[in-house]
Amino acid sequence: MTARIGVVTFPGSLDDRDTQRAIRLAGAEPVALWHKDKDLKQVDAVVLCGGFSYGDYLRAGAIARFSPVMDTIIEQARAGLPVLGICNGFQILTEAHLLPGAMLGNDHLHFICRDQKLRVENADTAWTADYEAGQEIHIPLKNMDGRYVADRYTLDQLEAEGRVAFRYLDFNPNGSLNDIAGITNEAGNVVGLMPHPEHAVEPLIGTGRTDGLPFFTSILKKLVTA
Ligand SMILES: NC(=O)CC[C@H](N)C(=O)O
Repeated sequence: MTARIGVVTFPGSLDDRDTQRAIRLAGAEPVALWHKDKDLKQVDAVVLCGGFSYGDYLRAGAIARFSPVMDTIIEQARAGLPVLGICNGFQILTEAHLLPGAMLGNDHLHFICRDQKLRVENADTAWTADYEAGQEIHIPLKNMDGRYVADRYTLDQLEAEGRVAFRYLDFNPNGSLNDIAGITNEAGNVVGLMPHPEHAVEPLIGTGRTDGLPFFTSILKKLVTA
């Protein structure tokens, strides 16, 4: 049976279509979920995609975190449902306390849009198993509120437990502590990152790199072998 991966659309989401396309390219079936849905339509995994949910009012992700769909996602993620948060999705995951820390405005106070070099630090999560630990990849980055912060205790814990999943290489684009670009929860089913893997899945688009595709093939393999 084809694995079903939900993609949530909030008012202000931008990258739901691209994310659905990446899921389809990897060989899974994308399932559209609406922010008012309480029911997740029996999906096997969920992606919270990029954008400006609820206009980024108050703080990016702070309102989306209280939407009906998130009530169910929070409950199921705690029970093991694989969830990937990309950019605004990462912001929502920290606001929902599914991942620790917070996303603040970029230190230079500007929107940034660039191809970003990253190092894969943890290739043991549900979403990163098709990478090699230490692999260097390029993925587009585009955001205003990308500065990852956490208290010293949390940072030390993330580092000690190998839960920094991705780190910015060569250039820290936003002032994120420890050059953190993405993290995972303890169980490895919830992953969030600022750069956009769904924009790097086709050789004919952008820089021609497909460095983002392993996110979607990783989860597919995990689901079909589960
Ligand atoms: N591409 C994104 O998801 C970025 C939007 C995001 N809300 C921001 O920080 O600007």
